[in-house]
Amino acid sequence: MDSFLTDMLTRAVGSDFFAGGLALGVFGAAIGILRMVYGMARAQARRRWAVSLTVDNRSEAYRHLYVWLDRKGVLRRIRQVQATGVRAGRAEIFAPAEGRHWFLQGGRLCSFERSLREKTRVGGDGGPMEVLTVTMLFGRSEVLRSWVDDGAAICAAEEERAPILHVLRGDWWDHVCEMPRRALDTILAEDDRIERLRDDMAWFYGNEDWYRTRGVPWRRGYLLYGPPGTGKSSVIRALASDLGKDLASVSLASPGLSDEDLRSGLASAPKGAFLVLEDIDASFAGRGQGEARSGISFSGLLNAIDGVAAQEGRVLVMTTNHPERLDPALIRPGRADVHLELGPVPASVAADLFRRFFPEEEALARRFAEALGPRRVTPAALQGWLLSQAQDPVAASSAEGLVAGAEAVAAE
Ligand SMILES: Nc1ncnc2c1ncn2[C@@H]1O[C@H](COP(=O)(O)OP(=O)(O)OP(=O)(O)O)[C@@H](O)[C@H]1O
Repeated sequence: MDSFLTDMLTRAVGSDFFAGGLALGVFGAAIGILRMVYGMARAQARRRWAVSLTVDNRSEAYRHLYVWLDRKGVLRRIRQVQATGVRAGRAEIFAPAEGRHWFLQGGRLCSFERSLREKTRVGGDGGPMEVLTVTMLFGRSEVLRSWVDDGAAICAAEEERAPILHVLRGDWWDHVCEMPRRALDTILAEDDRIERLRDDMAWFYGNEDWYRTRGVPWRRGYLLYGPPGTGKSSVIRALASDLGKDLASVSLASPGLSDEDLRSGLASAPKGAFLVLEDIDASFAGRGQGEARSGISFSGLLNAIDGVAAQEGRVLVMTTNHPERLDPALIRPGRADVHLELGPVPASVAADLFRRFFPEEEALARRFAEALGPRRVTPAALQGWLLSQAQDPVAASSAEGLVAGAEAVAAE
């Protein structure tokens, strides 16, 4: 019997089939061990060299961390996103996709990981629990905690404050009033241009270091243009409300305003406020004419704007109904880095405002859109029409007065 077994074993070891199986087994075991060692080394490295902070959407810290990531522009740079909703029937709302996303902050490699726990339902709407973990390599945990604190400070500042309007009177700033807050999603536009503008500003405010390390002055200029009643002033107020900023407004047509007043006024504008120059074409429709129409000179205006560089973190917003009349020097990058057009809106967008006026009347909203057909309307004319018919949704849906008005324009 013994010799039989010995004989079998000797034959088996000698066979190619057995030897191949054995080699495969050894190889598999080696891979298994390597994977285990790698996992342990990774866990050890993470414990040793990485700090992390985990929050979930049952706590306020979650929102604060999200706001911080948003203001630092981290969310904007993410390429993997998932749609989480639809806003006013058109622009979708996106959130970072589940999983890990990498970013650099303060020269350190960081990541945040978003995961959904479908089985754990939280909040009034019973949505899934969301867990957010931020990790920093070679960092300190206090830094991560300070992100939450900074996010909390941003939320507190933005939620409580209504924008204060300051107006330049000669050479001093008059604190005129608190302006009612206006939500960004009350601004009608045919795409997500308003959200993009807001993201651009939020990124600017949150990235002083980015400018400093590149030796670029930390300031940004915006030109909003479009026909009257398309929301230029409204956008400014909504952005100020959203970002917790005040408004410092200058009327270039003010009688008696001198170049020197303007220069010192802009340089001493309330810190952190948007510097607003409205209807800039009314005073300056080109170098030559500008000198004649206003108390200030065109070169005085350019000097005053450039002098604003002294005030770091300055946002300048200019508006005009006639961009084509402006001297290119006034709106070149550095003075107006972002040009944004606001215009009459198509029927589909107009119907969104109809829905806000008459939330229960979906069929009438569709009828209203049909009545407008291919026409575009300025939001101001649209708002005026709906206000005039606020008690009568059926009459409002005919759009008769609106279509007859001079403000409705045919589609191109
Ligand atoms: N895009 C818009 N979305 C929502 N409401 C708007 C929009 N545009 C204008 N409105 C409404 O129309 C009115 C006038 O708007 P606003 O003053 O912002 O327009 P404007 O473009 O600055 O006009 P102007 O060039 O005449 O100063 C406001 O009551 C505002 O609520």
